[in-house]
Amino acid sequence: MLRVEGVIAAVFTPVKENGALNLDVIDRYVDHLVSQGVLNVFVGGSTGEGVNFSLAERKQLTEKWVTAGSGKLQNVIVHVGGVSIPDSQDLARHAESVGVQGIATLPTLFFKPQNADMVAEHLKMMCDAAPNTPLLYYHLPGNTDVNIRIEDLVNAVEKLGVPTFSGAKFTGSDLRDLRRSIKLFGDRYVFAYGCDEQMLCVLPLGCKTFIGSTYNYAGRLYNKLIDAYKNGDMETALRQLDKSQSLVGVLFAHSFDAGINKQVMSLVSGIDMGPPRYPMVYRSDDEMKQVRSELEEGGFLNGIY
Ligand SMILES: CC(=O)N[C@@H]([C@@H](O)[C@H](O)[C@H](O)CO)[C@@H](O)CC(=O)C(=O)O
Repeated sequence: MLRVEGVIAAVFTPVKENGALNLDVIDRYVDHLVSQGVLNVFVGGSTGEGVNFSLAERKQLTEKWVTAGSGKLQNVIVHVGGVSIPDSQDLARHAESVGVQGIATLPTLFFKPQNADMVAEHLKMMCDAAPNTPLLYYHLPGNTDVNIRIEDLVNAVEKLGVPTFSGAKFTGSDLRDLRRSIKLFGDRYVFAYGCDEQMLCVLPLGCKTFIGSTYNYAGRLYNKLIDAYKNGDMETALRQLDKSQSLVGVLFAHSFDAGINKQVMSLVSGIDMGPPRYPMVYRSDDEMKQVRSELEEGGFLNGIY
């Protein structure tokens, strides 16, 4: 059973200028997260460009996050999804063998499941490969075009029997589905919301767990938002949400993708994440100068969170 609340950083994958993994910076990366009160990571998801890396690289990455996070992080959750189930099972087995706290999978990305029963079947195969590791389904319909209602998925999973199933990372817009899932199954499973700039909209729905990219460099902003909400201080919570929306507004103004996000992480954290991989574009120095001045203007380089 995965018991995790608060923010989980969907971490970037640092590479060198030549594109090879840059595992050495991950120790500093962990300290950077911990200094913001971010104690959980989601490795190799969309922000981490997981599917852009080879199986060997994904395994090295998992091993590094587990060792670097030991004694510092609470949960290392690794995304193992992709196109082929045997490859994902291989990653899942490996992740379990090195002691991750959880794994997650997108639906199969080329031949896509048509209904909740098919997704449940996929999850069962992942459970067979890693029978002792909590498993999350990664719901990202905007990218995958697989739009299965999570309520239906949980029912299908319970009918089939997938003992490691632990919930879903919910990056969808159907908030009725999110609320119903929390209401019906929230005592047994985790439903982690994935739109950082909408965090305050789902706190009243009972959502307690959040996986996202901007927690990498603005963890304090969101931790303050959650605390304010818990203390009934809606004015502060809303102010924090406005800051989050201004922050992502800078990214949106520069054709948001995992590529520019990675470059913003390098700017804000001072840890070089290197370029994104094909097909994302490495933004020019001129564009990044502009991004830097917009972030400065918002106070996002000065820690005004
Ligand atoms: C589509 C996308 O990138 N979504 C992000 C958000 O954190 C997103 O970057 C943020 O809300 C800004 O829109 C996360 O849900 C992605 C994520 O958790 C992951 O990398 O797996």
